[in-house]
Amino acid sequence: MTTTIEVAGDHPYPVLVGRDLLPELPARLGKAAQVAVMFSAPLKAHAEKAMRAIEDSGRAVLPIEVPDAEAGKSITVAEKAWEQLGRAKFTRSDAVVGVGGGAVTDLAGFVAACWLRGVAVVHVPTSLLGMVDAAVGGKTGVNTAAGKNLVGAFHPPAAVLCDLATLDTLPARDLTAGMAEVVKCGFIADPVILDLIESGGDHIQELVERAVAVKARVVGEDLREGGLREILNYGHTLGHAIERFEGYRWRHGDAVSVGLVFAAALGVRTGRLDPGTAARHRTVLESLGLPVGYRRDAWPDLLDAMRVDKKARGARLRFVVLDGLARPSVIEGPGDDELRAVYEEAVAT
Ligand SMILES: NC(=O)c1ccc[n+]([C@@H]2O[C@H](COP(=O)([O-])OP(=O)(O)OC[C@H]3O[C@@H](n4cnc5c(N)ncnc54)[C@H](O)[C@@H]3O)[C@@H](O)[C@H]2O)c1
Ligand SMILES: O=C(O)C(=O)C[C@@H](O)[C@H](O)[C@H](O)COP(=O)(O)O
Ligand SMILES: [Zn+2]
Repeated sequence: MTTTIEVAGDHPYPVLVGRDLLPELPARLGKAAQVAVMFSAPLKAHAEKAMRAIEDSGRAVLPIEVPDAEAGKSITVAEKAWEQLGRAKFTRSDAVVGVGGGAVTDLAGFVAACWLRGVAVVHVPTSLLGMVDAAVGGKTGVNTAAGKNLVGAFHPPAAVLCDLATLDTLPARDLTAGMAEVVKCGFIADPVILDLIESGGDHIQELVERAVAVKARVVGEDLREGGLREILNYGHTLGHAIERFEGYRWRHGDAVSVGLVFAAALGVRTGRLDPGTAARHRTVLESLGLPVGYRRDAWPDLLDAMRVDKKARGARLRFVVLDGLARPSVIEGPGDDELRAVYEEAVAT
């Protein structure tokens, strides 16, 4: 059965969750006469199906193949895509479709956000992480030498099609990585997610729907991260620093998993979170096969990388922590010694 979750805001849009949703794609493309379909090599078969559906609706398709995963999330790759749009004389009524994991949809969204200062984009996320997080909410962007996602734009999609059938080809390790963002939603807003995971069994559709609902509720209220949206960044301050330290070769979800353990321990250290809920982070993440520790010697570099986190204000670092289960809040300016102590105690291996 297909479920539709509406994302509110100035430009509301639907997120469809179900199986075999490609027939829905043409109806989401408005008046586009040309549609650029962005994808990376592992998604070629899925992208070809999308392209056939678009062509069958009488539109011209411009295939844009990009490097896979984080290698595609660069300004150089975006620039090549813009050159292709230029050669095709892509106009404001045309549209972009991103078919792939979060890296491809972040890139496709960014290309669409900047071309002619904004053309429509429809996302067809094919990874769990893409479905529950990256494709929803309109954050688009690329990585630079300075850090993760530091260049980008808010550009909500016209629609998101979460076709659960695409998960059949997703490597198991990438499915696991996606679970880190699902767990994050459980801790910040919907503990039923945690109960479902702890109960075992296959709850994938309900988990996707619940995580999308959490994200939709937040971004519907605060697209541009004026406040509330920061809760979606739980675990990401350290997570992004690890990704940068690893040269973007670690999976985003794996880095977020370590970041969640760190953020939970910071909550305990600052007297906000009970140790039982912090311990539950580690147990749930470990039960899924996600990493919960990271190298001790990396700390000085990680602290340095965290200083360019988007939540920082001047020299003050800010972290999302929990005051309790599903009670997120933000703390400002914990000292370097305190942060180091939390890292040593909870994360360092
Ligand atoms: N914009 C946002 O709000 C937001 C939210 C969360 C994450 N992100 C970003 O998303 C990215 C991570 O996304 P991800 O975990 O999907 O990683 P990814 O896009 O790198 O995909 C992981 C791997 O899985 C492959 N893959 C994806 N779907 C597949 C399928 N159905 N069959 C076979 N292979 C498939 C990809 O080709 C890739 O090799 C990061 O760059 C992160 O910063 C953005
Ligand atoms: O949508 C958001 O807002 C999030 O923070 C979701 C995160 O899972 C996601 O990784 C996002 O890309 C991080 O945003 P950033 O602004 O810290 O780059
Ligand atoms: Zn994330």
